[in-house]
Amino acid sequence: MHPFGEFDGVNPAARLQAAIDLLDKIIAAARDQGGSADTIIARWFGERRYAGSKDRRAIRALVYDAIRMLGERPESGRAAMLALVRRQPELAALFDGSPYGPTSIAPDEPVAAAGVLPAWLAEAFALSGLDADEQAALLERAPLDIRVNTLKADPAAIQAEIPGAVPLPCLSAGLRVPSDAAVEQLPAYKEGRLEVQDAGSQFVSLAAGVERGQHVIDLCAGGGGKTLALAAAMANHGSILACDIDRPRLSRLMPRAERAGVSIAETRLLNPNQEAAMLADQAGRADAVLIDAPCSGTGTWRRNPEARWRLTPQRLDRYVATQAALLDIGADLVRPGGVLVHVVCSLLDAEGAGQAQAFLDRHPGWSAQPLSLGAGTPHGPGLRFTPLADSTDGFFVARMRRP
Ligand SMILES: C[S@@+](CC[C@H](N)C(=O)[O-])C[C@H]1O[C@@H](n2cnc3c(N)ncnc32)[C@H](O)[C@@H]1O
Repeated sequence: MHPFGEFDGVNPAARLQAAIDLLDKIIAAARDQGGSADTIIARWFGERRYAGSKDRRAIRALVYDAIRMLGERPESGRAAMLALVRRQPELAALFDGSPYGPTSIAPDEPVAAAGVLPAWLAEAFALSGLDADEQAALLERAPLDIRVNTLKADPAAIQAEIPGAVPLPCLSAGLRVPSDAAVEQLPAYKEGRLEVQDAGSQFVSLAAGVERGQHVIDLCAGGGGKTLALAAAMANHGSILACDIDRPRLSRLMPRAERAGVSIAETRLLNPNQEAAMLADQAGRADAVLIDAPCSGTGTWRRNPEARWRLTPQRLDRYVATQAALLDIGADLVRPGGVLVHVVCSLLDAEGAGQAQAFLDRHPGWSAQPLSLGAGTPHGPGLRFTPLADSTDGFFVARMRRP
């Protein structure tokens, strides 16, 4: 007998215990720099094919409700779930010791403390000008946004294909679609007429201000989400050199480019600490260099709320140092009069406005260009997007011009 199959929709105590077990795994992974909550949940269900769709949805909701309400990494899945019980008291009755269910609650059991942020980040958030409302908005559920690939499709036509899709303000190719739209199953997705891309990512790609015919370097291209947006902005004319140090990620780029009808991108896998040498042929050549830098991801907690349990002061310091090094490497690739675009999906000034300002201080003659995208708030030498103010993931972008 297994705990879920015949209980689909019926055994809430077994679901609760399953959520506790999953939380234990997610907590351990956050501590040991293991996989994301999404990956752990997907793998767990992959091994339990008997779990029905209602079970999956209910267990997932319990896990994420608990993660969202806990700023600090909890001691255990059970302590996390007991915190959720305080907010959803009806769950208490399910701690009944039934087969597959959690044992009953002892009076002195540890209960994780509710909160938004880990305590060590509170000051950095305050110094970055993020009040309690901004912080709370970082943990709301993210909407589902798409970018219509204007190389292949007309936004109005795609809107007509997806019931409930609405245009995103100030993004001519952006649509917000119902969160259950299953866009990846649509022919339009399979045929490369749309990409799943948060509005914030779309805005920062536009902030690069690239034009047809230019030579662009996307230094941290990953799987190419922004490379494809840049190619669309360039109407597939010019050239984009997409680089990364992560082979599996970068290897996803060319198949995506092909699907999207992008023919101007080529990839270059870099070795860590040899980036400048491996890009020596590009020195002073690029009209624009985009650095979508590795960062703490504080702006994407809506999607990975457990990421705040993973971050440590040491990791944050490492991100800041890597970003500074990448900016300096990128600067050497920009032609005189060209631009260097610094992007992070973080709201911490150490990674965003402070990092861009430090670059400007190190590179006399370079200047921040004003950005006017109809969204975002000017912040230091760039623009900041937040879930609260802009209904996007949190981003910082600065566009800096070489003299
Ligand atoms: C924020 S992600 C990029 C996301 C991507 N631009 C997109 O839109 O899908 C940051 C990327 O930087 C890469 N990275 C980290 N260190 C790097 C380095 N030294 N040189 C180049 N890329 C690096 C990571 O592998 C990761 O793919």
